[in-house]
Amino acid sequence: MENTRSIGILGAGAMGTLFAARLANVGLDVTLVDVNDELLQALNRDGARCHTDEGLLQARVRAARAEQLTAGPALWLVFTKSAHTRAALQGIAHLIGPDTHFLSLQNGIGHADVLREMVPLERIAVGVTTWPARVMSPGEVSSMGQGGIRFMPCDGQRSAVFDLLADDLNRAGMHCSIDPQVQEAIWEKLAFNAAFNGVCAVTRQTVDGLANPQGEALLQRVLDEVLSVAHAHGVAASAERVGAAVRDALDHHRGHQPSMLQDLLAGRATETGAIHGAVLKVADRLGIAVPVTRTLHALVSLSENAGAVAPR
Ligand SMILES: NC(=O)C1=CN([C@@H]2O[C@H](COP(=O)(O)OP(=O)(O)OC[C@H]3O[C@@H](n4cnc5c(N)ncnc54)[C@H](OP(=O)(O)O)[C@@H]3O)[C@@H](O)[C@H]2O)C=CC1
Ligand SMILES: CC(C)(CO)C(=O)C(=O)O
Repeated sequence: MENTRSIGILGAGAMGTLFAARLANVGLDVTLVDVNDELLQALNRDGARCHTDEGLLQARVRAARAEQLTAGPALWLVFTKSAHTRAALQGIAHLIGPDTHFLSLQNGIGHADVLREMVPLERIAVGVTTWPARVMSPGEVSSMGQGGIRFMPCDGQRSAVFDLLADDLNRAGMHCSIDPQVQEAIWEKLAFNAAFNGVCAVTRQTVDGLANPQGEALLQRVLDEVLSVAHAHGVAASAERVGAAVRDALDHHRGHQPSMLQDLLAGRATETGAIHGAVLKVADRLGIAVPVTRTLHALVSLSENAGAVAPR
């Protein structure tokens, strides 16, 4: 009965393809929207392909440019990079009706503000995911290991639409919970990304390249700043949990270039606006000094400008 449920995915890169493969594999009717024609062709021809610890998941999906669609699902997952969210939403404006809902699991904060330009708060949910994904070829991703998803509707109220989505994600084996404390998880991931992504992007180091006293001291300065902003903002983000995640990354993410470094090297817009920039906005409003985060934001933005990166 549930296998005719439909879902849209905005952005068919690493995460979009992972979620498409897993959700289509349990019977959902998945539509992906992207701007890359080679990718769209591959998805329509071969389906969404995702290499997992259990083997290859491959499932039929529909993929199109926004302007090719005349009708769309009533529920969308947002998986563009944050600099592209507004343009992507404007692209599907003609598909958004009075019942259209959105979930953003993007890194950083501030996504609900962008979504609110298109739909009211009660139809928006935000959260985090620890599922990893990496593009291998168009429409083919690798997602090894396990992950989880935590999200909460932005108005703080449970709703049938988002409850059913959580059920679908759990049927797809993605370990999803609806979590009233999700802001803690969001700010903990924000601190982690502000530190690793910023320092690695500026220094051109992989994650394990920071496993030395200088690198770890710099990471700690950023973590302390972001956590102090979170606490002043009323979010009880845990220094212990972030510290453990950082230690694990330093010890195990050998050779990994955080996405911000990958984006810079490829001449793409980074997510420094939704990560460092968003921390600065809250810090400035609350009068908290965050000099290292501010400097990282300036340095990453200057590097982006050097590569003439423009948001689309
Ligand atoms: N990858 C990971 O392991 C994780 C990523 N995240 C977060 O998830 C989000 C998505 O990340 P990821 O999947 O890695 O990113 P990708 O860059 O792999 O995918 C984003 C896709 O969106 C496309 N896109 C750009 N502009 C538009 C538009 N206007 N309309 C529709 N599609 C568009 C991009 O095309 P093009 O490439 O041509 O620009 C690309 O195919 C980010 O916020 C990231 O931080 C969270 C957890 C883990
Ligand atoms: C992989 C990780 C966790 C950074 O180490 C990340 O979030 C990113 O690359 O953006």
